[in-house]
Amino acid sequence: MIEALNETDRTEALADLPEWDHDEARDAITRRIVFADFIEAFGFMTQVALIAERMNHHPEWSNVYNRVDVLLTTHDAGGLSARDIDMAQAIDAIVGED
Ligand SMILES: C[C@H](O)[C@H](O)[C@H]1CNC2=NC(N)=NC(=O)C2=N1
Repeated sequence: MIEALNETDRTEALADLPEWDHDEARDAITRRIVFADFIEAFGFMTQVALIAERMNHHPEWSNVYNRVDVLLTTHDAGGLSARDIDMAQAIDAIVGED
């Protein structure tokens, strides 16, 4: 069973993820990513989907045209876990590649 991060570890992890906001109500992190167009946005989602399947860890997200809103939390842990931090770093790496 995966555990939620304690406050010290969460604070440390969030400091390394400046593009992400902490949603305290859900103990989740969120990021809005705006792409040039729908194809870029959907291409990003396709890459993340493959990683999510590999990690068995799935984002909550929505897409409107060129915008993707991502929320990461670990349902099994009831809050943020190391898996969310790994996923956020993977997402940042994909976005940073363009
Ligand atoms: C049964 C399966 O392993 C679990 O439901 C996985 C799938 N993907 C998941 N994704 C997320 N974000 N949180 C989870 O707790 C989670 N659990």
